[in-house]
Amino acid sequence: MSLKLHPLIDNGLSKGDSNKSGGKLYCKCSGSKRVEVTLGDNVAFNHACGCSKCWKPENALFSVVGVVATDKVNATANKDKLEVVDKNAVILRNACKDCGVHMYGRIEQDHPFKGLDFVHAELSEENGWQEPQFAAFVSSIIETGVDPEKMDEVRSKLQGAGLTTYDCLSPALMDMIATAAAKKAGTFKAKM
Ligand SMILES: N[C@@H](CCC(=O)N[C@@H](CSCO)C(=O)NCC(=O)O)C(=O)O
Ligand SMILES: [Zn+2]
Ligand SMILES: [Zn+2]
Repeated sequence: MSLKLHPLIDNGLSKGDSNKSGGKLYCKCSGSKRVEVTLGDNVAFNHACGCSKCWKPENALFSVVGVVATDKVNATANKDKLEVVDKNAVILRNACKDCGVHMYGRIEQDHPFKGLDFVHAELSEENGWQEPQFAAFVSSIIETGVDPEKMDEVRSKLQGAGLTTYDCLSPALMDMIATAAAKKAGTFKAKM
């Protein structure tokens, strides 16, 4: 049986539309019971994530998740159905109580990514969202049960789809985290 990473990856990436400026996300409940979240922008840093915390569609080993500025993310219908899945996590993932889909993940504590919400553009009925740019937390899929011996196959499949693989976040995002830490420590650009 071939490995199912995520439908957007297994079926080949389709390029997003750089002019796309947002749209609506829906949970998996039916009709008028759907939680609706309106995004006022396209996602950025969209990526496959193998961590155990991000929402994944059925049978997928990876989540696909990107960020949108918090002030451009609004729950516009059935907001009362949202609850935070893990109040101790850095990213407070607001999920639909009924279907379990994560509608947005928000950071309330002091953190380099505060102000960015984590969202799954595949919950939209529209196209044009930024395609995944890289694969993060790849080794983490072992934590949710993948045989470590499958990792070569997983990484080559991701790379074959055009995604560079990382076992943490991408260099750009890791640099943002380290920059914030250096600024806090007073060591920012202290050497050159
Ligand atoms: N091995 C752990 C990793 C979990 C983790 O650190 N996930 C990242 C990426 S989520 C989207 O990119 C993270 O920043 N998490 C913060 C949080 O989830 O609050 C595992 O698999 O659980
Ligand atoms: Zn739902
Ligand atoms: Zn994740």
